[in-house]
Amino acid sequence: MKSVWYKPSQKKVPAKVRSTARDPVKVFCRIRPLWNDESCVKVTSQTTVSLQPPTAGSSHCLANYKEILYTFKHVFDDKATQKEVFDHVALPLIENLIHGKNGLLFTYGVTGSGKTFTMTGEPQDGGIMPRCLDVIFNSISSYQATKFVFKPNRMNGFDIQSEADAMFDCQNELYAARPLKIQRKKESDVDLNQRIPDGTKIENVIEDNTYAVFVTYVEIYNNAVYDLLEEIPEETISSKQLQVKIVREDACHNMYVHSVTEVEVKSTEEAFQAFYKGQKRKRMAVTTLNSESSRSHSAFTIRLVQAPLDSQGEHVLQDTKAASVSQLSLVDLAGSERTNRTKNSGQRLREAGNINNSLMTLRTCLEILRENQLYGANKMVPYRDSKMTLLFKNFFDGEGQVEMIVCLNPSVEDYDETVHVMKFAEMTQEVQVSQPPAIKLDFGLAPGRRKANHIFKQALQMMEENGYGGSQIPEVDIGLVYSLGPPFPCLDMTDPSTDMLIKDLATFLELRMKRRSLLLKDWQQKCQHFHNKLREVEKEKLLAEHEHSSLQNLIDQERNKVSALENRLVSYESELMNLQHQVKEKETYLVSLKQDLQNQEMLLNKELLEKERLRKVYGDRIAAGKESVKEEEEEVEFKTQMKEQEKKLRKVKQNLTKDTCSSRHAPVQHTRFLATPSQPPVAPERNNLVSHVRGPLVRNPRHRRSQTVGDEIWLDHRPATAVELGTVMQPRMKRRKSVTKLTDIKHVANPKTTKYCLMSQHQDSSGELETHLYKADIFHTAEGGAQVTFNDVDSLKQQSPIATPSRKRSASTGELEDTETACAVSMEEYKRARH
Ligand SMILES: Nc1ncnc2c1ncn2[C@@H]1O[C@H](COP(=O)(O)OP(=O)(O)OP(=O)(O)O)[C@@H](O)[C@H]1O
Repeated sequence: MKSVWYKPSQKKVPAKVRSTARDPVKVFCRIRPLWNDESCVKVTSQTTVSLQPPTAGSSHCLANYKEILYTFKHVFDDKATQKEVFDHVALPLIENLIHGKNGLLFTYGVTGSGKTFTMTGEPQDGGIMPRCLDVIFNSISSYQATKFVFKPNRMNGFDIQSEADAMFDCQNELYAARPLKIQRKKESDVDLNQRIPDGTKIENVIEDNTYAVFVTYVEIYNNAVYDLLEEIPEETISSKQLQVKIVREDACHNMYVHSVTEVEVKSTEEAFQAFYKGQKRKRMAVTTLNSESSRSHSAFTIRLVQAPLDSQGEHVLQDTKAASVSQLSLVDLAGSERTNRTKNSGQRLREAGNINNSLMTLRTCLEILRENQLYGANKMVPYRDSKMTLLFKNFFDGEGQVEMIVCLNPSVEDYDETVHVMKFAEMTQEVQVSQPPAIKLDFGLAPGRRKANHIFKQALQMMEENGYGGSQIPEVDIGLVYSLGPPFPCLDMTDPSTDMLIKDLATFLELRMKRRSLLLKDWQQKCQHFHNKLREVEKEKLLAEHEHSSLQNLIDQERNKVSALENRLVSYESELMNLQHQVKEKETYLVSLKQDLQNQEMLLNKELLEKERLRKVYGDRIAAGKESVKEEEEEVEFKTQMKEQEKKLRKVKQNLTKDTCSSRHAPVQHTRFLATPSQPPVAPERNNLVSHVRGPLVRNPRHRRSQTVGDEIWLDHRPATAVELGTVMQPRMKRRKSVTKLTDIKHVANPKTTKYCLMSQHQDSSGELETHLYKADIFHTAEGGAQVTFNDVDSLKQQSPIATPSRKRSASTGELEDTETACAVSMEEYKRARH
């Protein structure tokens, strides 16, 4: 690897020579527009501007101030566009840069006067910096070197690498950059889509050179230098995390920021990415006079490395002497500010102090330089007093073109400070800067190498496409490759006595003839070489044809094999399709079977549930049956008792019959107790019909449901919500009066009404409907009142046909007879009789 150093200082120009080529610092003036304020600046021509003191009526009136006229290289009024400013100021610097010369451009002015606007501009209307990048890439884009061929060595120089090494570095960068992709996007989150690029292109670029562009971005804040492109973790993106850098002198006495990050960029967009990354870290703040005030000086430096191509016109010439580095520094100085106007305090005040100090140092340096130049003084220039002047020291010492744009805010409020700025600008114009001699990179290589190589490659490609047998071999313009050397020297005869010119011409011609014969020999050799090659190619062609025919046979054989295999494949495919069809059918059948199985399972579950329910119901019934059996046993016992009593009564009757037959002859009414469960014995006090007198068998009409009891009128009391029973097991009431509510006494007191029946319904514990019919006799009193005496209760229980299969149709009557209900009713009666 070879190193190339920042060129200009490498060849120190003797003071004598330097003094002959000097240029004054070019100072331009730009006036920013004023929106609603009184102006104190008037542009009088393209190069002059007059500063007018505020008028007597103005609040800013300053006594003893007169109108002053200032002359600059060019004055841009408030309507001047960014493009105009760029074309006038920066375009020549770009041309210089591409031709290996350095440049320094800085903006100077009061705070809020438009320095940043001029230097950076806005995305849709770029300032000087983006336009510089556009023009550089427009001009050199097709001559750029592979990335990493030139590599910064972190000591202000560059190493030259071979193409292979460069490619290796590229690969490494790609691997390393993958996780950083998202971060990169964030860094360049300024919308560049709305940007209108500058289309200017520098025409006379040396095509046989190869170029690489590098950028650095540093800021000088509180007299300390920070690298705005330093690689720091994303989360610590704030500029506070940046490390202070040292300004050093390299081996060739050039000042540079030690270990600054130098980014190789291949397009304007890549350069912007770097710029906006730095811009986000740059220290800006809101002040009284500017909502985005720069609190530091910033320098965006573009370095262009160029080196000639080798004799083949393919790769970079690996000769460090042939390479050159030129740089353009674009410096946006922080604005001078008076603390009584800005009302700054704390950190802002400290910043303002540092800004003013460094600007003052710049001013002092330029004044001393001017003094030294004008009066031959030899005062030491205090570059070291400020980091800013130290960093750009080389430029003032004569290493390149220096330009300054003085930005003016024409507001009368700024008048006082503008006067000082104008004085400084005027003085700066008088400073002369030595110009380094133009660098010549002539290494006797034939011009047009790149083009020739390009045409040669095209020709090769065409030959490959047409095949070696093709007759169309493009003609290569040999004249481009073969050159007889530099053009003829100047043949002007200034002095007739001098014979140097003829001697020089003779030497030149001799050299030219030598070169001609050399080239001719070379050409003949190449012709011979070409013929030999051609013969070899012919031989190769014959061999290739032979090989081709044998390969063709092989191909035919293979084709036959392939067609046989294809036939087999087709038969296998059809077989496979059949099998697939079968599999599908089976699958459908399986699905239907599964469905059936599911249905069966569901039915089974249902049946199990039903079974469980029935088990419960029958369990209940068995319990009820047991209960009824018990009751029947009691009933039997009761009947036995009754029979015994009857026997006893019969005996009593016989005795009585004997007695009465003998004593009385009047007819006797026979009565007897009913001993059936449906006719429980009724106490005499409860039933007036009962008599101690023996008479004919009396039946209790209350329990006859199938026929009319008599002519009595029933008061049928049923609630309105009563469920229709739908059974014959109800008292038959031939004549009745129905009520839903018993609120009126006259219903009961009606002398014709002799019977009362009250219906009540409710659900039993198993959820079945249970109906109670409470029956009573009504006894009317002499006063027109009534006494209701309950003497009977019928309980009707209904059950679902599923739950009670015992429901059966009576054969004799054809009516449905609810055995459960009958059983329940009889048991109720029995119970009542017992109690
Ligand atoms: N020529 C112009 N045309 C339109 N607007 C301008 C122009 N010059 C400056 N401005 C506007 O004026 C304001 C201040 O400009 P700018 O920030 O560039 O000032 P500055 O000199 O860099 O200030 P500071 O030194 O405080 O950083 C910005 O809003 C900018 O857009």
